[in-house]
Amino acid sequence: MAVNSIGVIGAGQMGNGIAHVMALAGYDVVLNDINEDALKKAMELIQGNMDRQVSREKISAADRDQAMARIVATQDLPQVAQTDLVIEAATEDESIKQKIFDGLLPHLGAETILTSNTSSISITRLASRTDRPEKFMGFHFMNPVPVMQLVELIRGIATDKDTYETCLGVVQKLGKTAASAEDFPAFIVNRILMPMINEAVYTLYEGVGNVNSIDQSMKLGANHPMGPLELADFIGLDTCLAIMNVLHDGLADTKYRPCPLLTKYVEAGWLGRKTQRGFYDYRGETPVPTR
Ligand SMILES: CC(=O)CC(=O)SCCNC(=O)CCNC(=O)[C@H](O)C(C)(C)COP(=O)(O)OP(=O)(O)OC[C@H]1O[C@@H](n2cnc3c(N)ncnc32)[C@H](O)[C@@H]1OP(=O)(O)O
Ligand SMILES: NC(=O)C1=CN([C@@H]2O[C@H](COP(=O)(O)OP(=O)(O)OC[C@H]3O[C@@H](n4cnc5c(N)ncnc54)[C@H](OP(=O)(O)O)[C@@H]3O)[C@@H](O)[C@H]2O)C=CC1
Repeated sequence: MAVNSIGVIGAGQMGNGIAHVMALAGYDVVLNDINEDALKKAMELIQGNMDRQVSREKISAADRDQAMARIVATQDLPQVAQTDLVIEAATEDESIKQKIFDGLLPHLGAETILTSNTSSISITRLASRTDRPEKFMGFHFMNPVPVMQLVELIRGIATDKDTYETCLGVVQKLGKTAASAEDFPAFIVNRILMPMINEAVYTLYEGVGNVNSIDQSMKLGANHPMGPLELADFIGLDTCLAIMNVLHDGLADTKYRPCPLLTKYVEAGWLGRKTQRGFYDYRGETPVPTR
């Protein structure tokens, strides 16, 4: 199926990155959020990230201007439904995603492919509650989207070949690499990455190390570009906790139990960079560890 336009629901850190790369690749983009401020902030971030790409000579000023002109930001969900491929990238909460699909379905074009950028939630279950399980799949970008090469493609039990191949074609047009994952909790990347982050939080909780020593150990000792606690703040601690809960519930194995300290940070509203406080406090000039 030919894809010319992309709908993105949720204008948080993933939604703005997805809109950015799609518009640069030549797709018309409709970016939606319930929150007007989130939409405004997303457009400013996309502009700023593209400006940086221009100043580093990765793209031309004309590429940037044409791409920006391809993005429409709207709070109107039915407008998204008119696109060829919808990528839902709202908060990692199944009931929120469910409500979005319920609101979208009555307006959705007959041929539109519906996907979710979920980090962990069952694609088969999300698909089963729509009118098009065969045209539904997981389209999982990595953060930051403009930088990371991988996209995980996850087929639900009913996803058809044409849907998979259409999504694969979009990944290729973006110049990114697709990895196919089976539909089991948290797929491939987060099945491996999130228990490591959760173990880093346990290491902190048990006093084996502090925030600095844990992050430094993994950066200098294992050559990770970011320490696990810095990465957790970057991803969002609410998202990390939600993924651990999906692993714990879905695989029914106590080895995936979320660390109580991770839960405590989320309960405090210290969600990482997006709220300016998590394992580090970002309110000053440089990040300061909170433990
Ligand atoms: C939770 C899930 O469901 C799945 C996930 O996404 S898990 C998270 C996966 N992501 C990671 O693991 C990220 C790990 N961290 C990294 O790879 C690196 O620290 C990083 C790429 C984020 C930053 O790299 P760095 O070398 O420290 O910083 P920096 O030199 O400033 O940036 C490198 C490039 O990325 C760009 N960049 C960095 N952050 C960016 C952002 N948020 N948006 C757009 N571009 C960004 C910079 O502009 C720079 O571009 P150039 O090469 O053109 O100069
Ligand atoms: N963070 C990461 O590193 C990665 C995240 N993901 C996945 O991407 C998705 C989005 O994550 P992320 O961007 O980090 O989350 P954010 O919290 O940054 O953004 C989520 C956005 O969705 C908005 N939203 C909430 N409800 C609705 C709704 N009903 N309609 C439209 N928008 C809504 C939120 O608005 P408000 O703020 O008002 O609630 C917010 O702007 C999640 O499924 C996550 O698991 C995938 C890969 C990596």
